[in-house]
Amino acid sequence: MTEHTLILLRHGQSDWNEKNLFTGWVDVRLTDKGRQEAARGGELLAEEGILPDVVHTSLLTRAIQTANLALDAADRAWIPVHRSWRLNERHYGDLQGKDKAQTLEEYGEEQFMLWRRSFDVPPPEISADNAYSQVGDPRYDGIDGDVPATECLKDVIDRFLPYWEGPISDDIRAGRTVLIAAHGNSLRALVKHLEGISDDDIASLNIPTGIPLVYRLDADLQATGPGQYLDPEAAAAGAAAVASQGKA
Ligand SMILES: O=C(O)[C@@H](CO)OP(=O)(O)O
Repeated sequence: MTEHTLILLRHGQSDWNEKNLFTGWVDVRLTDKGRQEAARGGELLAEEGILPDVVHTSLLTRAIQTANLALDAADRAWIPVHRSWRLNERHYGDLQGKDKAQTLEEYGEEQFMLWRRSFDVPPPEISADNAYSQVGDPRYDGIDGDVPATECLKDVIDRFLPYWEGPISDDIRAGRTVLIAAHGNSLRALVKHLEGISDDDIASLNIPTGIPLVYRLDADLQATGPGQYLDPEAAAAGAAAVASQGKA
């Protein structure tokens, strides 16, 4: 009944993950640990014989670096690549660049978790003259509409799904194994869609860095079961670490 294989990969640890800062669309790079995680992700794919034929990434360097390192480790650096802003991390609005622990202390746990994990409560908007705004960044010249000033998960689903239903689904239907290299919250948006997770339950789903998450899809591109991490133990530890960010 399985017709297709889909691989999701969150980028490895970034500089701002390490520093515990809200990141969103700010274009930070991988740490040494993040580069190792990305390469290990590619080794896991090679070990399992799950080899992508095409890769789709966001426009953010940390996802691009992760895809390159993982594909190199799997000896697939040569496959075609497509990039879209629609796979970007959720825009974190005025929280971009702010310390997670300080934000938790300042606003309290309820507000902090609403901003981090609620389905439809966006953080306050970032102003265009904020150093961490993306207004004027040439990579977004071609995007449909304005560069966001903030996004909630629902907004991410709304901009991600057209790309899922378009270019990615086209590749899958053409018989290609697709690798999507993206971000914690943009992948939460896709997992919510693939697994039919409710608006409430998605709050407790966290995606670890650098561990491939594999879906088997039927002919209608419906998941035949929950996604499987290629290293489940490391994935559980990684997801727990993401969940507790700011609280350490
Ligand atoms: O800062 C961010 O952009 C994201 C992912 O790193 O953080 P969070 O897990 O808090 O949504």
